[in-house]
Amino acid sequence: MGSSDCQHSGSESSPFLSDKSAKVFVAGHRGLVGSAIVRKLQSLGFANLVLRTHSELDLTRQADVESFFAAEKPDFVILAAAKVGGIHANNTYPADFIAINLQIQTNVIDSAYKHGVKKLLFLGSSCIYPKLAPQPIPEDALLTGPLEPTNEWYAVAKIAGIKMCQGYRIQYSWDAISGMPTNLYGPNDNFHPENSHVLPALMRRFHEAKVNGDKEVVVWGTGSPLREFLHVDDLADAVVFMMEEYSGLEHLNVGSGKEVTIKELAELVKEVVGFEGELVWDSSKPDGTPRKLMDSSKLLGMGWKPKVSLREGLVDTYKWYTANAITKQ
Ligand SMILES: NC(=O)C1=CN([C@@H]2O[C@H](COP(=O)(O)OP(=O)(O)OC[C@H]3O[C@@H](n4cnc5c(N)ncnc54)[C@H](OP(=O)(O)O)[C@@H]3O)[C@@H](O)[C@H]2O)C=CC1
Ligand SMILES: C[C@H]1O[C@H](OP(=O)(O)OP(=O)(O)OC[C@H]2O[C@@H](n3cnc4c(=O)[nH]c(N)nc43)[C@H](O)[C@@H]2O)[C@@H](O)[C@@H](O)C1=O
Repeated sequence: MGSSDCQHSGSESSPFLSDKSAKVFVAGHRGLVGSAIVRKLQSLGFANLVLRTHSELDLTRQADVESFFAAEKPDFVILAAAKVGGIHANNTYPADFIAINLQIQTNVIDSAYKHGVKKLLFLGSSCIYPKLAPQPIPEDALLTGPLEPTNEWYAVAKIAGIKMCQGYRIQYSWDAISGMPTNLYGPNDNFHPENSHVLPALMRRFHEAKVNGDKEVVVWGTGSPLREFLHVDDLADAVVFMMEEYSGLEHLNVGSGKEVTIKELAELVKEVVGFEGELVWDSSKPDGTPRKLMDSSKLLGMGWKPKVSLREGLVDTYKWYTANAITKQ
């Protein structure tokens, strides 16, 4: 189907919260972010969620994605499916991070437009910004300098996703928006020992050390990088807020506004888990970007605000981890 044959009204914006029977496709619904969005939508009374596991629908397969949209015709799409990982995974599998993410987002965004979806929200990441961006990082720092080398392939794919949403809005007046979350954590995170992000990696390592009676736990890098963490339930809240309130060309930052050093984070996770041994720093591992605190004042100015403190969020996540001791690859 050519873009001119699309089944789209061309209207600028459609209310989201007023029709709880609308069909909402949450792509990636079993992941950290997708599962939190599903919990949030269900709590609001959305009764017609369209969900597919990776094995039911591989979003890298263009023909399958087209057939899915043609058959299901969702009203709204929230794109939380992606190839995701921490600093080691990004650094080790650059081909996967650029190719899979470009394929998923290109297929989903283009098919959603062609099959009459009223509004789509694309999720990027704070790694889209230059390694040495001004802090806190405003949205207009995008494409003003070189990227952090450990995740530039992922970042380039995410920047392409923002630009694709902007291109479809400009050319077709289609309501595609982008949110850029900071580092996230919470239930259903990936706790893989090497491929995960720092917070779940440390939670698992401290937990296993406590259970095994180990005296030391290794933490990567120097401990000096600063990171901003947001509980995934706050992000899910922001996603629903943006679906309802925002229809603009520019992507929006979504952060907690609070940053900690990796050393402070490690001490806090250690305390929440109850590990009593020592930390050992492995400086052969990369630190990544020195600091990435986002300026989320645009979203805050519209009325959204985060609710979960890092300590509360860690306690909640550790409860979930111990009750659901699972590991994702
Ligand atoms: N986690 C974080 O700290 C941050 C995440 N984000 C963004 O949020 C979004 C979601 O991330 P997050 O929830 O953490 O990631 P997860 O890895 O937890 O979840 C990703 C989901 O996407 C699915 N998926 C991956 N590949 C495919 C595919 N080819 N076809 C169908 N489904 C697929 C996965 O299924 P399966 O596991 O079966 O492959 C999984 O359910 C991403 O866009 C990410 O960039 C942004 C900033 C920070
Ligand atoms: C969300 C974001 O996530 C990634 O960027 P990152 O913020 O650098 O992610 P990270 O959580 O993996 O590391 C944060 C810091 O923590 C240190 N660190 C210590 N000990 C462990 C550890 O055990 N595991 C990990 N992963 N890091 C550790 C680590 O050395 C680094 O200094 C991007 O690739 C990109 O995908 C992206 O967008």
